[in-house]
Amino acid sequence: MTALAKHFGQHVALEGLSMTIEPGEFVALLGPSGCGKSTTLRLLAGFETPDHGEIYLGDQRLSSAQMQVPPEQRRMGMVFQSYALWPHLSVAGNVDYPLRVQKVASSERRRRVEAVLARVDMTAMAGRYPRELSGGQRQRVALARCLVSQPAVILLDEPLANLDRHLRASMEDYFRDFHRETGTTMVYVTHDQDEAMALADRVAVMQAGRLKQFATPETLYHQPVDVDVARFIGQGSIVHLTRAAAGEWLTGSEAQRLSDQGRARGFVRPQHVVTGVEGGLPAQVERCIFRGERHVLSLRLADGQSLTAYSAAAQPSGSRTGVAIERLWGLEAGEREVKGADARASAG
Ligand SMILES: Nc1ncnc2c1ncn2[C@@H]1O[C@H](COP(=O)(O)OP(=O)(O)OP(=O)(O)O)[C@@H](O)[C@H]1O
Repeated sequence: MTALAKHFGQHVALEGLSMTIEPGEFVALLGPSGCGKSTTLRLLAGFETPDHGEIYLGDQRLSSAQMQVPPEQRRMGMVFQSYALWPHLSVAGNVDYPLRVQKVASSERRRRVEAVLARVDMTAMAGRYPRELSGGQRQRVALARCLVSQPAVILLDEPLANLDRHLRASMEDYFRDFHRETGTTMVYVTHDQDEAMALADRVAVMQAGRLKQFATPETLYHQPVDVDVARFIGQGSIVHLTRAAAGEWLTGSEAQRLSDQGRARGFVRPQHVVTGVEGGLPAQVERCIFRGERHVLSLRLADGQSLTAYSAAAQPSGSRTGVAIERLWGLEAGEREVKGADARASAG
């Protein structure tokens, strides 16, 4: 895609979106509601026409402001959040439907339907109707119906959004294995960062119709381009630092930078906040939530700044603790990470 733009009246849904997806890649489009993810997918599928820009599949131009390859000729299959199955057709009938529309010979149809139902582990349920299936099973039928046309690219629009947490996790495994085994190019829309990070080779983080960063999950986590991406990918807090404290706990050029500027702000991940440090920055525990493998603490510093931390043990609300920050990520000097051996944030 190059320089894609789409407006709805005065509203800018997408602006200047350029992205190259490699064959066989699993790409997630991630961003808050309304950022333009579904519009991007609909442009790829051919359900929308761009105002500017072009879409190519390999060397073939699919779309521009002047020309459009119709959706059925794009070799792309789409899976929707709502499954969009025909209620009056059986599982096999739903999967067979696109082949009937394409007027494929019946023996060939039967062979292909059987093959894709086996592929999604639904052979035993071929005769059931959608109302007789669980959400996960319906989504597998929707995937089979998309696969039966042998698309070059599968587009998935929040396919797990209607499923409960447990089923989502098992369907995530299913999609990941499916991708590994088939090597199909997949473009997956979600607003769930955990899902995007768990599934995709690369994640495109979108905000307000623009692409903020397109990178591997590891790069997004460790080298976010700015604070918006940092906040969207994993938890964290921004703290303001002062010159008085900087000299004590930061070394080299970063300490110099803070000293020169007087104060700076940094982004801190919860796993880099240590509590119970003698002589550490005074903080009060505002909330302590048990999350199974750990407790998540909401801390309030003396000057009112808040900080999220993890703790193996419960710490009662209202209790006081000393805080040290092991690593922080500087946001105002080229957005570099600052590593302090035993860094302490100073309020004030
Ligand atoms: N047909 C349309 N007419 C007018 N505005 C539209 C239309 N389709 C989308 N929009 C607007 O364009 C923006 C982007 O919408 P889009 O559906 O792409 O967002 P999204 O990131 O997929 O959000 P969600 O996660 O809520 O589905 C939104 O502000 C939306 O209201």
